[in-house]
Amino acid sequence: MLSSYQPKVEIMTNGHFVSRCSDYIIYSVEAKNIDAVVKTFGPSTKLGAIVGGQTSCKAPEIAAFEAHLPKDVSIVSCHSLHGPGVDPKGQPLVLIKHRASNDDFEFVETVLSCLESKHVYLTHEQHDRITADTQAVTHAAFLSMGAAWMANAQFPWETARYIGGIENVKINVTLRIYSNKWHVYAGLAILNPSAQKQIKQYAESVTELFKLMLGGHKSELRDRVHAARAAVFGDDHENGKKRELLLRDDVLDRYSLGELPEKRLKNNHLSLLAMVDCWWKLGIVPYDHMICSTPLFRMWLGITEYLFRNEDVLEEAIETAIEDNTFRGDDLEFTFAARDWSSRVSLGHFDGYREKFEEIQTYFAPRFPEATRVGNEMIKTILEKTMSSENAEPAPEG
Ligand SMILES: NC(=O)C1=CN([C@@H]2O[C@H](COP(=O)(O)OP(=O)(O)OC[C@H]3O[C@@H](n4cnc5c(N)ncnc54)[C@H](OP(=O)(O)O)[C@@H]3O)[C@@H](O)[C@H]2O)C=CC1
Ligand SMILES: O=C(O)C(=O)Cc1ccc(O)cc1
Repeated sequence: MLSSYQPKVEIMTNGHFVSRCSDYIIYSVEAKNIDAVVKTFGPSTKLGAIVGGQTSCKAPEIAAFEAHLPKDVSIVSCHSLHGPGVDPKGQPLVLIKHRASNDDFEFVETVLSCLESKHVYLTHEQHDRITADTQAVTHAAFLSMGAAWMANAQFPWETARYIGGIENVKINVTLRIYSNKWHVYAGLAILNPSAQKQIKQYAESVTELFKLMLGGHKSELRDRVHAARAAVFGDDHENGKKRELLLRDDVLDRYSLGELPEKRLKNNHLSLLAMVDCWWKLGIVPYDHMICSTPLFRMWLGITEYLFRNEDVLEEAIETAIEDNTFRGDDLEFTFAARDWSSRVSLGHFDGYREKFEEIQTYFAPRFPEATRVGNEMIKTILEKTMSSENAEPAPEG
């Protein structure tokens, strides 16, 4: 039966008309355009209104608000830490009380409470530091996987090498990112200065580990991987109990875009070894950021954890890295891709980022509808599982 409820939506001529009659305005535009958009419409803001933004990197957004909004306007910004197709219920929603009375802040919290997200209170500086660790470097790894698969003219779900378990997460998340808009990823990587540093370190970790593999330096590789493991996963206890793994193989196997092979092929998981190496080199403990984690970050952490917290699985990856040269071609392209993404981000040119992103997007596009469906199911199941264990044992915040 059709509901009799009709939302009152009035399309206005432009942002000036919206600004002058609204009590609360959220700018949800491309991060690279935020200054120009706020400069145009900000001066028309209604006296005493509240203004916020939903961009993924807060430094340029807050700078634009400070530069262009009238002084009597409050600034309360937000950031939903998930993409489209994810139920906002229980997901982190960052709230930034930048320039506002308690009453105005409470008003924003009340309006956004309909999302049923978990409110996380941060300054804009804290937000940008944490999201550089959680989002930007995670995206860099998946973007590089997609670039390498395309460079090798592969559709990974068509080769038995890349099917099942961890590989399903790699494929589904990579396709999910490439099916989104390029400016979302470009904005949060290029405009966040901490992000450039993380992405650069990731590319360096990939290169250095790949060189150890090529040189056959097994004990050096093992020592380095184990040192990184000790730094990142050394303390596997939380609230006095051994931390449960975020992901399980049987859950992961369900979400495949291809046929599961009888026997799983080994992989050296260069992308994951490099991630933990990168966290170690930067002194990052990813669990510290769970409070501000996106679903993709939790899945990325889940598969790195799956590899690193199982002695046999990790040893198999190290052995494969040295003894099995059938991955060399893929790893070479992955190394090039990680370095190329890093240099495009460091150069800070949006066009250079867009060109590469959209070329790879076009290559994978025919599979987006199916990948989105499978990816949404996978995320839903994994989130239900990780959130129910989070709720059972709430981690202390702060
Ligand atoms: N997608 C995601 O997963 C998430 C995105 N974000 C952030 O949210 C913001 C929006 O992202 P998203 O919705 O995905 O991107 P979209 O590209 O879908 O939305 C951006 C919108 O801004 C509009 N816009 C740009 N300039 C103007 C202007 N001068 N006047 C009026 N409208 C304008 C665009 O209109 P037009 O199409 O007509 O150009 C477009 O509709 C970004 O900053 C992103 O980083 C945050 C969390 C998650
Ligand atoms: O989960 C992710 O990392 C995504 O890719 C979706 C996303 C993109 C941009 C954001 O600001 C928040 C979430």
